[in-house]
Amino acid sequence: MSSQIPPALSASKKNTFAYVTIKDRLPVTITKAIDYLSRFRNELAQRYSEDIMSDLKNAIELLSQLRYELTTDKNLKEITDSGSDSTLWNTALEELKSQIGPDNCTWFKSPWLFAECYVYRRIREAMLLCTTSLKDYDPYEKSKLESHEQSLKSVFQLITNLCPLNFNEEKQNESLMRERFREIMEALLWANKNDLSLSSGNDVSSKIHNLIELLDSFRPNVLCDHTEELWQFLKQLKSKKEHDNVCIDIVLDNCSIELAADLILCDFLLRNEFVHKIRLHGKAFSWFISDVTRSDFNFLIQQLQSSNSLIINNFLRRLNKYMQEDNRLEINCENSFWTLPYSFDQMERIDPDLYSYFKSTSSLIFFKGDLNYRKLLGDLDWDMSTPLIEAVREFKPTSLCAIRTLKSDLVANLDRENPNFVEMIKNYADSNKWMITGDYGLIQFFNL
Ligand SMILES: O=P(O)(O)OC[C@H]1O[C@](O)(CO)[C@@H](O)[C@@H]1O
Ligand SMILES: [Mn+2]
Repeated sequence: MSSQIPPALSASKKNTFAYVTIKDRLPVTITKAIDYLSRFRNELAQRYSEDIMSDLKNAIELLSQLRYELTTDKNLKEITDSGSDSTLWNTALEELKSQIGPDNCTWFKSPWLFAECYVYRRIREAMLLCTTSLKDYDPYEKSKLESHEQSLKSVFQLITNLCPLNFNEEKQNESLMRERFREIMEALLWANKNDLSLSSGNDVSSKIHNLIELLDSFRPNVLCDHTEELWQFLKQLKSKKEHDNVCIDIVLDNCSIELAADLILCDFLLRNEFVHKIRLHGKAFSWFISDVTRSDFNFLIQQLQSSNSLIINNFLRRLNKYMQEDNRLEINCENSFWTLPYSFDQMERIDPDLYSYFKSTSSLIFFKGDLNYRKLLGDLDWDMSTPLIEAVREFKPTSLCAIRTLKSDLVANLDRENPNFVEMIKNYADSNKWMITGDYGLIQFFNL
């Protein structure tokens, strides 16, 4: 392994996406929250009670103050609420101060990963400091609901296309099953284009409308594709004698269509007995606007219940059976590690139980989306040909698969000779725009 660890990305360098994010994108994200809280205050007062009005006023003030601190590059401040993770956050902040010096712990000088995660924790703080039931309110609820509703058609379409009514044919024909797996992986990848944080809460589901029809045209945009290696690995898991112990994990990213694609993968792997059990990991609170929380999970299930299509009803019945009767599928949204600013090489130090749980019980972890990818790579400025296994450094609890569309300018394991890569560079000349548009993607896997 090379001993050269690259520097962390940070907004201190102009002309970087980190800079654009802190300077332009995050203030808009905060403004959206302010806007939603003030626009829907009457509706909220009806839902909760009139008492929330002073809470709303405070929350809006705190968010305006947050925006001011960010735009004027103030120091990152301690978290002051009594949330169960506030001590963890404040310890992380103390550590950062001792690493880079207290004067450098500002919005623009801190590592980008830290500053961007911190903004979502401060938005959470503005709500947690409320004295009424508004405490648990997600200020992006409205934008999420809109996006859920707008992508409902695509969700139904996805399930209908990827879960046929009769599985016998697929069961008896390995090449058919493999084709289905490939298609599910592609859908999983491109569903990650749909993320509300990139658009600061404006819905972008139209971008991936008719996802299934887009798969062919997106194929040249896969810059690294380990689907075949992953397939071989899953076949090995399937043939294990002690199959009842084979458990895998999915660290989820976004709700709605991306979550629907995740559940399609779960159904495929469980019904075809590739693995015995799958554990899903969601977020404890509203995170990067569109990440899956327990209420998003429940909302999707409710939406599926509204369908009268036989395929969707059967899909839902299978999911319910895995979750409620067979104990083969579960979702955990309580672990605070996923909403801390740490990259995954720090997991063993910060949350040794979580690390050893993966190490001793998981055969494979899927990491979904751009932020998880950044956390895998430590948000460091790697040369793009660095092997993934090297870029994850100490984080090697078990085999890993990262699936992500590129929305930030860091990437590992790219082969500059890959024809898709060559073509992409030709299209973009030498601009690095391709790294942040979500138009390119990767499916990377390594087997430990
Ligand atoms: O939902 P994802 O795929 O993790 O992307 C989340 C966001 O994280 C980023 O990497 C950084 O903001 C973005 O580019 C994107 O908005
Ligand atoms: Mn996300």
